[in-house]
Amino acid sequence: MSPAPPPDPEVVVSTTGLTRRFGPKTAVDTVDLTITRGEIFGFLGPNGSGKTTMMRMLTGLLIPSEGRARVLGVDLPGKPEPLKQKIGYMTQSFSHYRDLTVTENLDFAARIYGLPRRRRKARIETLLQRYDLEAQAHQIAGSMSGGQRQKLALAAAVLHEPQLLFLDEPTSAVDPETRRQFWARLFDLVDGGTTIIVSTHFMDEAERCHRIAILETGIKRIEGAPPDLMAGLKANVIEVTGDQLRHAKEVLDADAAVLSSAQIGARLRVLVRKDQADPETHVAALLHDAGPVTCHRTRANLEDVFVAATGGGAKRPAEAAA
Ligand SMILES: Nc1ncnc2c1ncn2[C@@H]1O[C@H](COP(=O)(O)OP(=O)(O)OP(=O)(O)O)[C@@H](O)[C@H]1O
Repeated sequence: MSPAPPPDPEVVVSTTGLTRRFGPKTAVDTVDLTITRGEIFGFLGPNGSGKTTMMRMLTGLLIPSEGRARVLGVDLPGKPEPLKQKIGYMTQSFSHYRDLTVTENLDFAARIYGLPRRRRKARIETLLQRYDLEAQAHQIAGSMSGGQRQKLALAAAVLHEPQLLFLDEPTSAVDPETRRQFWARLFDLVDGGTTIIVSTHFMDEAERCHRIAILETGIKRIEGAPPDLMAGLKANVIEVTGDQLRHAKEVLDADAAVLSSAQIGARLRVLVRKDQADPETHVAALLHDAGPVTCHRTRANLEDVFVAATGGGAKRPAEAAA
């Protein structure tokens, strides 16, 4: 028998049939994944789709019900202790002490990671500077803005310079500008060699990831680089404007060639089967009695991929996804 091939050092995370049940509920369902060094990998999915459960299994905090994972060379289920020094985890909840100052919080986290005194001091100074927290160094964490607390949480998660960073819905509580700045910091970390796994339900956040997996009810519906997923959508996207969009939606949803329709502001975004010749004319013909309408074809976005891959408004989930 030939020996097993050596593990690929570029593979940071691999999972096979990873599953977690809570009683009768399957939170993560037979997920296979490979994540390589230097990637920002996103789990995109609605509430309850299994993103947090997936992350908790990959950090070694939660034991899988079935299947296995290998994270930075550590086999799970198994002894996850060696992972502690190699990973950082920024959870959804505010994970530091509100009545300690910023510096005290960082010092506390650094002690938990066992950083020696000198390195502790140096890292805290570096991170206060890097994350623009110098002015807040002696401020009580509970009195800071959401954006500042988010920076503190990120600083605490990277104190020990982890190779792999988990971020669970990191920007849910901040404004778009703060989110943009946060992502610039993530790309700095990636440039420094960190691999990042992030969960989100924001499309714009998912689009910044190198690759994503869309989860629904714990099942991985689709996986790939956002531009490839958009280019590979097996549907044409038609935007419809008009006065009677609710009626138009009812008519369109009843048609076999229409995979889904969703009202976005004053427009309907309609996914039409790719094998339907001339989809604009087809949609316009369906809407002949829905008042004056305009129909034009537009490029697919990640939300279209999401809708096609999940039950998010689609009549036949996954049929149109790449
Ligand atoms: N400890 C638990 N006990 C029982 N059920 C759980 C537990 N943790 C998660 N679940 C269930 O598993 C499913 C997946 O939850 P999970 O938190 O992983 O989803 P999520 O995608 O992270 O959702 P959210 O965006 O709301 O955080 C949900 O139905 C949830 O209720």
